[in-house]
Amino acid sequence: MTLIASSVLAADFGHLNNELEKVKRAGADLLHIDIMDGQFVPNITFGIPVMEVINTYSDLPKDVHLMIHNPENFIKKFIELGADYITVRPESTEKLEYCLELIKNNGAKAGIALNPETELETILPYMHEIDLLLFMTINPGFGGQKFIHRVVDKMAEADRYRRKHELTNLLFEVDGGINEHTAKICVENKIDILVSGSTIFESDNFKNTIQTLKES
Ligand SMILES: O=C(CO)[C@H](O)[C@H](O)COP(=O)(O)O
Repeated sequence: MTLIASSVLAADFGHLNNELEKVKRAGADLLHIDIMDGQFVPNITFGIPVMEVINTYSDLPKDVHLMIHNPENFIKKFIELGADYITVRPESTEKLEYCLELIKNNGAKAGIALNPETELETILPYMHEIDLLLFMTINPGFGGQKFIHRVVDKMAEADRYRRKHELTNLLFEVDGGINEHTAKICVENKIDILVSGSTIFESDNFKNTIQTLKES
């Protein structure tokens, strides 16, 4: 079954605890939490104090994408604050291997994110070490952008690799421009987790929207 990760970035921050409660009741499986530093990506989102609030108000599994330079400096802190998954970008650190070990040794699941332009080849040496591969289908920074279709070929290529090497526990996740049409394309290409921000949080009925995405 496809899992849905609600992207907190699209929530109404004036009523964050209420929004977190609503997505949980509506059937979201995880919270997707984007930490951006304004350097590594052209936006600043939020950091430790907001992560504390999210951890206080929601017991949904937390899937944290660190879009910051040198994520190794903050991995332990985000795990202490409830992160179940931590995803890092190969371009953000010279210590990728160390980051993955740090995540796993501190009890979380380790992910790598691929920008739309980043080739799968670049991370193949790590495929056996990770729990999650995140395909960005937008240029990261902002919600509400259009799904970049050419990433679909990369999903198919990664799925061939996953099957060939019997990486049965490795999950594939997609983030950016997910709606009922693009969700279907991703699920056909063996994506396990769909991240959705604006489609859920801008809808009138979170439950119906999440259900529709799950049934894609
Ligand atoms: O990583 C992200 C932005 O960089 C977000 O997770 C993305 O905003 C999801 O939002 P939407 O579903 O509106 O595209």
